Amino acid sequence: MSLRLKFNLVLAGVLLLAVAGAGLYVHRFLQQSAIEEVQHNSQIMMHAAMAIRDYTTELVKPHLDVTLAEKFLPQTVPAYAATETLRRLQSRFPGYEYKEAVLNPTNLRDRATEWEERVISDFREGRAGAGKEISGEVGEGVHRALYVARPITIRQAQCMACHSTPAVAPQTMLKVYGDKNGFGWGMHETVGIQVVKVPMYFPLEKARQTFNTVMTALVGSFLLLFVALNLSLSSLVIEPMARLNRKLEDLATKDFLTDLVNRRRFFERLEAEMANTRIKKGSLSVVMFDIDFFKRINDTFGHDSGDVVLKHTALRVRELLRSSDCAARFGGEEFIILLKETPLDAAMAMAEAVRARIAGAPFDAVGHVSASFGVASWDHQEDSHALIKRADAALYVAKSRGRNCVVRAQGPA
Ligand SMILES: Nc1nc2c(ncn2[C@@H]2O[C@H](COP(=O)(O)OP(=O)(O)OP(=O)(O)O)[C@@H](O)[C@H]2O)c(=O)[nH]1
Repeated sequence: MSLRLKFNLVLAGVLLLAVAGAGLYVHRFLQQSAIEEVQHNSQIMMHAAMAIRDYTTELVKPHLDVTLAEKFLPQTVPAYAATETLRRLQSRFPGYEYKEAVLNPTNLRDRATEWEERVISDFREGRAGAGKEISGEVGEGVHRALYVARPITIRQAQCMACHSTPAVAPQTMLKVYGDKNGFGWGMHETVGIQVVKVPMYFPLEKARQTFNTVMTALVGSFLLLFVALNLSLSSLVIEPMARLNRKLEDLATKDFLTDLVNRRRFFERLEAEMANTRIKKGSLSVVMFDIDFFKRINDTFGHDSGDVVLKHTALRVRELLRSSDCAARFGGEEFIILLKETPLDAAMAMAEAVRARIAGAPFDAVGHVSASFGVASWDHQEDSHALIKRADAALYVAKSRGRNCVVRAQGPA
């Protein structure tokens, strides 16, 4: 697995975890904030209703009670005042509701719905807990709302004037509402609930949109970070490492004077090509050569001039090679050439061409130089060392025959 792939896998894992963690936190936070906002609004509405009720009971009702014998004014009833006032609020804030839902109301518009009846029963039968109010969710989709319900329990004896029996109720009230509904209430009885409903859909929708915006920005930032880190990785780590690797590879495989491959890399190439040649049942040859009287060149013209001869010899060899061939400096003033898919005769011709190229033109500062050659073709049985040994032996023969010539190696023993 490449370094970049490993880095990207770790980075992607970390960023995904970060997005998931941040997403979870932001989602919870926004949902919680939206619900707290709704709860806060519901409490404001409930307290507004209580304030209107108290105001009506304490400051309005006593003034109008004196007219009760002549005319019943529903505005003096706290429940009526609170319901009517908050209904005006509702026209400006759709979805916000306030109702005083009663099992047996005087005004039939206050009759409890099925759901409200269940909540009232919960209070009457003690299932709503010991608290003064309960809250929860009701409805779905755009109608999803938070409700807060408080029990309406008869605590003041004056309530009984209108709700015990028609006989004791004000006549003027009976004229308005009749004598069928709103009677038979008992002291300390829970007869209904005050219920506030505040829409949840819009605050939650707003939270969802905020969540989407935050997450888009977060994912976008992480993508930018991902790209920036990848670019930095290339320029700060991968490319310098690749350069270093190439340098190390060169140090391990190249001869720096001639720019040819070294002995170690030559053997690697030779072993690989032998394996290929065996599969293809083809041919492969090596040409080994050594510069003649090189010591004399060094001694006469200096070591640096000797180096120049080595370099220029390598250049002349290169000019004659195919890209698939491989020339190496085998050591000192000794060179070797690997010729793929080349039988012995063709290798002999190649060696002759190289010999002629070296001997054919004088070298700078030192004049004419020659080399002696040994050529061997692989027999598919011997190993690389045996093949080279045969080429070396042929080279030795070339030296003994007077140098500047090419000798064909003996077949393997
Ligand atoms: N300038 C230079 N000389 C080198 C280098 N490596 C080896 N030599 C020299 O090459 C010479 C090889 O000498 P010999 O082995 O006696 O061979 P020769 O003089 O070429 O004689 P024959 O091979 O018999 O023709 C020695 O003087 C080494 O010091 C090198 O990298 N640069």
